[in-house]
Amino acid sequence: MIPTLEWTSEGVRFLDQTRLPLEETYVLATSYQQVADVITTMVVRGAPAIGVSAAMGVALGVERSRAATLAELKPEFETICDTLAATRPTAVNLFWAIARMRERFTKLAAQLEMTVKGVAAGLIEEARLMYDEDIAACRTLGANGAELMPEAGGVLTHCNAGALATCGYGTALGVIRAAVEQGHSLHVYADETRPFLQGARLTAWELMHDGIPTTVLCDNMAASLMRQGKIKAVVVGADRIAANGDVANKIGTYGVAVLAKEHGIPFYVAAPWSTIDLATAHGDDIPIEQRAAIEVTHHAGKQLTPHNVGIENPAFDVTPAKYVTAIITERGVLRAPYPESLSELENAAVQA
Ligand SMILES: CSC[C@@H](O)[C@@H](O)C(=O)COP(=O)(O)O
Repeated sequence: MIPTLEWTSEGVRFLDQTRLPLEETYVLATSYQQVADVITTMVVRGAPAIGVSAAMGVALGVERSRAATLAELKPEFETICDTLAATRPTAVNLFWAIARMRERFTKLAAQLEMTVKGVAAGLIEEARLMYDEDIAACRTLGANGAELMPEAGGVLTHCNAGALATCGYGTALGVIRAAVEQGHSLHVYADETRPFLQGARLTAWELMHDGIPTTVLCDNMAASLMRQGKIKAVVVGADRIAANGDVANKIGTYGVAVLAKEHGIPFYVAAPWSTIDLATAHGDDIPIEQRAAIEVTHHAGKQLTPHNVGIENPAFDVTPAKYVTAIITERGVLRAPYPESLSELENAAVQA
């Protein structure tokens, strides 16, 4: 399995995604501030992986705390959560994970004779559980989505929604993996995904690791390939899905969705339930991260653009629900109208 992130007795270990595909190196974070830094600098990235990393960061912060009493620990716990919540704004999994750690903290702290050590042990257990649940969710949603994949032919994906973006197996790439395991003969077309190149560097690396046939294309080539009939389906991940079914994902996803509709190609979004944000009514309300201009102006340390030219670098865009053929989750496959479909599965889970 691809070791995206891991809780160890020394700290949280991350496969450094900024150095892939040419170097497989690891970063060991031994403080919550280091975990926050690893998320901000995209050593680890991808919505589900960010969420579990933050949960592990919270657990690490409490484990390493010097607080002698719960009263001393409480304000420190707030600082830890706030620091990790300030890393990246778009992926809702980050806030979902921190909220879950807060809930566990409150329950632990309310127990009679609870100690700081006891709280730390409980939070470590919670973060590790979230890690296991993430892999299980990816496997289940992968199986749910496999039957939507063509028996054979090209499938386009954008960014990296694979094992590297989760604790393992992946969401969009989980669907592709499951379909291949079931005997579908797929060829993956990976958009390079400017400016951070998650497709060219990460999706290509992890699919080749698994022996799945893969071709990288520049982002501006997708339309032409669709017109030639090479793409039978599109499957992407998501950073946040609003209650109306609008999907925030890596910048460029919206363009791919519009192209898919024009060419009559199904456009699927694969995401765990932790990516669904029922508290956000509409995609326009999703905060979009603006990243540093240097990601666009430079490549591998070399300047590409003239000095002082204006630069746009939104890291995500919103694809309106009308372009989404289906949303594949571990709870089932959702179809329009999404508000009804989402609340049906939400209510079913509450009753279960
Ligand atoms: C399963 S990951 C889904 C998304 O998080 C992914 O497609 C994406 O947009 C990642 O963005 P990134 O900026 O690399 O964190």
